Amino acid sequence: MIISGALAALCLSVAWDLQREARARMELRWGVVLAVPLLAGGLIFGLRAARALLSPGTIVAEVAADSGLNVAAAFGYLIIALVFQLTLVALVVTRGVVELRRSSRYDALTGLLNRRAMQAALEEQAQRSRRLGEPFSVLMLDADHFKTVNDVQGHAAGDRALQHLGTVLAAQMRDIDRVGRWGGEEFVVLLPGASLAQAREVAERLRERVQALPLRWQDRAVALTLSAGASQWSEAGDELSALLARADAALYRAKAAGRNRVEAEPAPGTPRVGLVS
Ligand SMILES: Nc1nc2c(ncn2[C@@H]2O[C@H](COP(=O)(O)OP(=O)(O)OP(=O)(O)O)[C@@H](O)[C@H]2O)c(=O)[nH]1
Repeated sequence: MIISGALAALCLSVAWDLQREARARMELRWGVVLAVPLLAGGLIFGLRAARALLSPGTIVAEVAADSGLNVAAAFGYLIIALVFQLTLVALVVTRGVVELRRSSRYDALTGLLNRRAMQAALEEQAQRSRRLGEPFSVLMLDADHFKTVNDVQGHAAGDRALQHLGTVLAAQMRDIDRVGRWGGEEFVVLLPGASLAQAREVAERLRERVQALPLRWQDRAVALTLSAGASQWSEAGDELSALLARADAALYRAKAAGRNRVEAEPAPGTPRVGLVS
């Protein structure tokens, strides 16, 4: 009776935990179905324990009559139920790992690459460019007067505006381009193969799209604009930090010149001709 009771309690508590886990982590509303074998096992052992308590003589007689079969059937059933449940545990763990990988790479609010993933993409591109001489450019983009959006429309509208900006930017990218949220209301774009003039054109297109597509928020149109700075990787021993600093300096100039505009910062020793608007 004690063994059956303990097994019943074990089966039922594990079944309860697993179905709760399956529903919460895997969003399976029918998660309870996956726990059925253990639930059934718990009930069977529970009934055996109850019968042993109420009528010990019957159980003793049953076990004595057919003990080998009894024990084999119980163990067989237990093993099938355990295999089933271990499969479920593996599914739950796999799901957790996938979620973890995703959240370590993507920004939770916008769904764009996060800063760490963007930094890795930039480093990878820099290595390729050092090896193969492949040109590339970066853009630093920053929403204008974003504090006012938060202050006037509320923080929820600000969040929604960042998602909106992320969607607009991502929609303009080629397959090989990468766009990430650098932090706050700032975004970075990696443009493999692009010259500074081409990067400037892309930034101008992004700026126009953002201006043309205001955020719809509670039946109102909230105007959004962004400023952009562009810089190009220089073959003459450039560093990623220097490349980003140039894009940042160009962005700073765009802000200082009135916002909603694009500026480009050539590498040292490169002419500015045709780049400054
Ligand atoms: N809603 C929301 N606001 C954010 C988030 N991250 C940063 N911000 C806000 O973005 C605003 C940035 O303000 P500032 O740095 O003063 O820049 P700005 O108002 O855009 O002005 P300029 O950049 O000079 O045009 C701050 O109010 C931050 O709180 C976020 O995830 N959600």
